[in-house]
Amino acid sequence: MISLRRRHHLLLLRLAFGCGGERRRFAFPESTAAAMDGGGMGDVYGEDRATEDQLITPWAVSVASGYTLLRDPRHNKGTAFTEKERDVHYLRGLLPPAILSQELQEKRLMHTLRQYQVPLQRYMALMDLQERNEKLFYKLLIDHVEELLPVVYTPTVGEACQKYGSIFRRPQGLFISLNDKGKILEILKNWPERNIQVIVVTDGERILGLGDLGCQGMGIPVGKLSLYTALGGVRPSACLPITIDVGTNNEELLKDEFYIGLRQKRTTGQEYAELIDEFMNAVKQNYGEKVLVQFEDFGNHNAFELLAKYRQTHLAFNDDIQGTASVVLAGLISGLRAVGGSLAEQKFLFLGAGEAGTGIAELIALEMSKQTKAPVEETRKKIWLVDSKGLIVSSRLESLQHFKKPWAHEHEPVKTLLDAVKAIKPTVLIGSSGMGKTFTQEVVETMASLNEVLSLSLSHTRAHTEANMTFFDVSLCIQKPIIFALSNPTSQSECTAEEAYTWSQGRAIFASGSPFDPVNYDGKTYVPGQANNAYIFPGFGLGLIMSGAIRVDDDMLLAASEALAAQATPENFKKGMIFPPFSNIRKISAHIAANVAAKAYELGLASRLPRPNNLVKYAESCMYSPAYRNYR
Ligand SMILES: O=C([O-])CC(=O)C(=O)O
Ligand SMILES: [Mg+2]
Repeated sequence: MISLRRRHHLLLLRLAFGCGGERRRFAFPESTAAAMDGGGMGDVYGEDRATEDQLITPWAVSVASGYTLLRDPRHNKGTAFTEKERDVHYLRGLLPPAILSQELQEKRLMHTLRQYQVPLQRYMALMDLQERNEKLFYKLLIDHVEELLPVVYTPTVGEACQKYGSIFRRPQGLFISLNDKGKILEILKNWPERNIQVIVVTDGERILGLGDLGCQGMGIPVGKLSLYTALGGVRPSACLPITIDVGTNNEELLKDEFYIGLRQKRTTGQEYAELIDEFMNAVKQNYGEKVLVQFEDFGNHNAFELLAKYRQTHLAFNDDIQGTASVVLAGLISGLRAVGGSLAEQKFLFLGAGEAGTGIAELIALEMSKQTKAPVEETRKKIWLVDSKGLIVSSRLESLQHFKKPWAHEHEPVKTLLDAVKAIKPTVLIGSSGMGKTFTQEVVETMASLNEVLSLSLSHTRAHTEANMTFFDVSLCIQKPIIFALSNPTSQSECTAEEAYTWSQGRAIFASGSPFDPVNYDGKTYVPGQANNAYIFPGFGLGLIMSGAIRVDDDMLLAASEALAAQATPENFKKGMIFPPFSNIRKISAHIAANVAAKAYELGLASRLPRPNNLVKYAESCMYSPAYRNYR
């Protein structure tokens, strides 16, 4: 990590923690350190895991001093260095005299951020902070998650990717391009950190609902990984963002003089497959079996193929297929808890049959099958999908891409979404097509009028007979249309929260992929949920890491959905919220992580033994704290 030329600048700094106790110095060679079970998530020196009220002693770490220390984002505290630290570490004169607490620095930065009217300016200011003072960046993000999520994540990160070429300052993450064929392992070795636990990788072909942004998709892995740390507590040094540049078919970018990627059309077929294969092998060779590889924003075709292939050999997870599915299922479970009825009693219609659409559909079918014991081939029949050519029906089977085929049910052809809504009469409408404004007033009004009856249903599946009399389960529910507009960023949302509530006269249970402000309708305030995979992947990844999982199983996705749904309270429901607020996300993530880890142990896929007794507590104890350390 530190070049030989700079060695003479280095001092061994001891980081001491506020609780006193014995302090000794330990310096383990890297190999010994990696082999030790340091608890938590391999944070052997307690470097990132420590909190002020935890006695982490003794330990030591090599850090540059003086001017170089101020430019090391992992250790820099800026004006928060104490008098003593300034003396001991050659910082005198390099800082203005005032000494600020981390809280005061945080207050000042939030004040500055709020002065910027343009979201992209806030994004750039936050990225600068991340490059300057990592702990302060994460403190801001953790303490102001609801305010800052839309800046470092959807929608602003989408705009940042579109303009990445012009706002580019310092590279973040690793760029691997077609030109690097045969050298990917070497490139991984250029990254300064060895102990990587999560990689988020994109090839930039389908960035949110914005399409092919080529190499500029890097904003997405960077943003997702900052959420891994802030929301899931995975330490920043264990996170690695990667963009694989195989060209772009975005003509505008190819013509843009500031474009930062390869200036060529996307490669496909064997050349593409070989590059990805070299990458996946190099990852395993360099970081071992337990590194999590999260695929993000690949084009549909590649996304399904890569997941099917690499989930067999790697700890691989596709956030758009699996993470989105898990969060939506959680929203449905808690939404149905709020309005009554079971999953199997619903009829689903999707606009969009890509990664998110078919991924969600499959997970719902799986959960219905578990609940009712009906085979998944049967439960799939309750789910209908519309793509750009209309309703997916059996007469289209021949020409359908393989991931759409399970959804081709018997029905006459239907061309438009509105006609599909009228024909299928769904209780749940889910948009995942990446196309904005497609849930028109007529579509939402039709959903509302189809779902206004008081429904009474007798369940034969749960009937039982006693004393010659048959008892049926009776469920009574006031139907409310469930409408999820999942496409990101906000510009691609199928409808706005205001439209959903207004056009359904306040009856819709609504959630969206990108955030919307609360809506006032007819004297009542409705708080829309954000059905975004950000609820799931940080806790899901933490659960995999802390159990040392070696593969991802679909049952872990169900476990994550159940944990998230269980965190929504009746108070949330009263406001129309089917998800718990993001302000509780660390607690939510700990519960998700615990459920996922429990499933990994149950399935025999966990390698970190023995299993901790209290997995929620263990997850919490593994989480990164952004509090400053004291240097002695
Ligand atoms: O990034 C997000 O906000 C959700 C997501 O994965 C996508 O839209 O591709
Ligand atoms: Mg995505």
